[in-house]
Amino acid sequence: ATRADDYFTSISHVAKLCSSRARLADALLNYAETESSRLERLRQFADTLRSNDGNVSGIEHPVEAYVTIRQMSREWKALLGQCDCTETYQLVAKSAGIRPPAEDDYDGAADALLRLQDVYRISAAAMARGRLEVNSKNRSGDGEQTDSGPLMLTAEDAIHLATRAFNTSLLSIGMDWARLLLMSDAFPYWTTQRKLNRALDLLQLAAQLPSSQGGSQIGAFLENMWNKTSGNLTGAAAKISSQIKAISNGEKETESYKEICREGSRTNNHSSSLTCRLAVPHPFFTLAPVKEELLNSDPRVTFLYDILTDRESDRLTEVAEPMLQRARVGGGAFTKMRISKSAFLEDEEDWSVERVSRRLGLVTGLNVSDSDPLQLGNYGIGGQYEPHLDSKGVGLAKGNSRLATALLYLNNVKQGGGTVFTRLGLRVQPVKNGALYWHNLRRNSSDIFDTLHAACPVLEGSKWVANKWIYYMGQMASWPCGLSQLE
Ligand SMILES: O=C(O)CCC(=O)C(=O)O
Ligand SMILES: [Fe+2]
Repeated sequence: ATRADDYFTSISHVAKLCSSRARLADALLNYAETESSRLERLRQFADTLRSNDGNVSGIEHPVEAYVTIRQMSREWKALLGQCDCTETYQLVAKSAGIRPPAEDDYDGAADALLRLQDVYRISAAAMARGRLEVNSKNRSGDGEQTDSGPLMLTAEDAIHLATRAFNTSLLSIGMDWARLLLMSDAFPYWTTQRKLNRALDLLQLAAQLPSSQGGSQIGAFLENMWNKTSGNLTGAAAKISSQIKAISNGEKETESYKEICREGSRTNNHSSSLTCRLAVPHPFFTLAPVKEELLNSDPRVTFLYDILTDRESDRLTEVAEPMLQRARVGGGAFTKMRISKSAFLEDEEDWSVERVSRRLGLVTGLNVSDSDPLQLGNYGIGGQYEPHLDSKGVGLAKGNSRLATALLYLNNVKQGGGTVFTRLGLRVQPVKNGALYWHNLRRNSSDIFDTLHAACPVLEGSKWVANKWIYYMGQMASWPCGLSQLE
């Protein structure tokens, strides 16, 4: 082989090689230096991670959950980027079997906060302070919920939330975040000019929304807003407030489910016959009758207290936890309609599952061997399940139509997360060890559309449920066909 730059055909070049040793050494030392400062950064980063480990005390608060995800994705990405450590970090994390949160986790957490604002009418000023009071009054932009107190979120968060809001057509909520940026008591570490510039960027983003979603309204508003307020923050914030008011007056609430999540009542109290009773559906319950509360008489919806013991409900969540997978709707896609993880548990999986199935058989008087396995569910940040009929469940073979639903609550939820029946105006807050029970089908197997129901977004806390769906087929003995269309 021949090469032009060989050393051995000229002594002069060998000599050059000899005298380049020191330079080579310098280059190597230089590299080692850089590498060890990179490793030092990684080490520091590891210390940060360690000192924050296991700090899950506040995680049931959605704003804390958002901040944690932001820290573990955005901020650390920036930190690691400074030392060119990102690739190493990803590799090491992967070999340790951990997936660090990514940009889509960060966006998902923002969407959760926005959903909570939308459903429970929480202003940006309140949310940024971690205040989660449900507001049943009309959403308005004059910031009457503004309260003093420390902010849990940063100016960058406000921008992220506004941007996500505009991306998901939540115009007035996005405007509210843009306005918060301009408030004098928020983010004092930003200069007036910076605040104005960023707010302007955000409003320009909003102006790009289709006019059906109010984009053109923002465009016209922007035309004359900035020269009129000429850099005055308070003036600009006030202008945005009145604009939010104009927009939100025109926004119709399309889903009545949001309203019922805020204001629905536990019983349908226009019927005076609704009562509580101690029921003995089976001799098994003679000594400990079932405490049954009738919430609605047609269709019949009952609440059964203490249908489980703490030991059983805690055990069920423990067994299900490692099996949870993101829930789907329609057998395929993930959707915002259903934000939870779930797992089907067969009776053989654990004593607790078997026991609960058997007890539900006794309580309902139905044949539980013809049913779906127990479905455990845990909701995410702002986790919800939009209105649906259980009888129209996914992939149900004809014979497996779901006659009855027993929805078991495995824990108490701090705020939000009620189950609502949108056509009945009912809202039921989870009570640990209690269950909701209703039939989805008439005796002739037709759907009872009034059983349309939903899980409201969890505002604070974690929510664990278990569903037992008992099939229509297999109940010939205990629930025979009727002659009436209505029965
Ligand atoms: O979690 C809830 O409150 C309702 C759940 C539900 O309707 C379902 O999983 O089908
Ligand atoms: Fe359901």
